[in-house]
Amino acid sequence: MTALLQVENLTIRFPAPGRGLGSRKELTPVQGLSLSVGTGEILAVVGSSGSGKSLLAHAVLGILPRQTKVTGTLRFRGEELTPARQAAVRGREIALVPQSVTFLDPLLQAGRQVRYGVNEGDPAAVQRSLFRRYRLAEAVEKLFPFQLSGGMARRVLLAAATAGGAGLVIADEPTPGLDSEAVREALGRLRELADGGCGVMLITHDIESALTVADRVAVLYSGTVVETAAAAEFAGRGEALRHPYTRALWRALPGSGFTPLPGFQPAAGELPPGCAFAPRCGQADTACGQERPPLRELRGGTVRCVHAT
Ligand SMILES: Nc1ncnc2c1ncn2[C@@H]1O[C@H](COP(=O)(O)OP(=O)(O)OP(=O)(O)O)[C@@H](O)[C@H]1O
Ligand code: NI
Repeated sequence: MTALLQVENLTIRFPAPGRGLGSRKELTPVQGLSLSVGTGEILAVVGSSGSGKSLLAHAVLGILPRQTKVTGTLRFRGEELTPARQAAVRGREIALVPQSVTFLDPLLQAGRQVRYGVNEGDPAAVQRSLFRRYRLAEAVEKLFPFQLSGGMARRVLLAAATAGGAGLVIADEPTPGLDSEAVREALGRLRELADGGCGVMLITHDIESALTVADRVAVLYSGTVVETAAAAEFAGRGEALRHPYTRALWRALPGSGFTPLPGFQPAAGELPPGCAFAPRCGQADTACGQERPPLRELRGGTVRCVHAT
């Protein structure tokens, strides 16, 4: 079966700014990133700040800054996502729920932001039904973004993104600022979209909430996927998980041990030569410090670690 979205070997580089201005080098914050999203599935993309989650989303949508160098292959419904194709599907077949509420047009009332996205049916009727679904009072229609609470603004963003009937929804941190009831509701809405045949890429820091709705999880570390696993494999002490980092993430959660992982993810310009996780890994040996492990398939998932079995 062809995946709805296929990302193969995605690499994103930012050229060094200017010439002769200090010693800043080219940065490669995403390297060799591969994953896929199927029809009707929620793929959670997790990883700490700076691991490349938003860059991945922006690469799929084709909204990276102009000077960015992107290599690798992106396919949507089996067809390569060229810049022209991206422009054609963006906001229609592929929708973004942006990370920041500043993506709302400050000069446009909430109702109109949502109506703009409607491709089929009566825009006002679709907008009202989306407002009801997201428990936004009718009066919110007339409010401008600066008049919305953070939680309301996020619900307006979700409504606007899903108004067009997209086949793939990319939600970049859709839940911060929401209370737990609203988080459940927002994630439940993504689940409904997936159950209706939509593919969803749910980018988040909140693994615990993501696991309540996701089918699979892709774990990013320093700009690449180190593991993809079924959500159900996040259980017990993480015995079914493949990568030491995924296991450490899982064990750091309050419900599964609360064991913190010491150290930091290396920054994009300071990656060690071998496995990026090796400096923090209990299983690392000299080979891990020399060569970057390839991403390989293992037990129905993927892993980037030579020790995984
Ligand atoms: N335009 C840019 N120029 C140079 N570096 C950039 C640019 N945009 C992003 N980066 C760097 O790329 C890395 C990954 O950024 P990205 O926004 O994808 O992280 P993230 O995983 O989404 O983090 P967060 O969880 O904080 O949103 C970061 O180190 C960031 O500083
Ligand atoms: Ni981000």
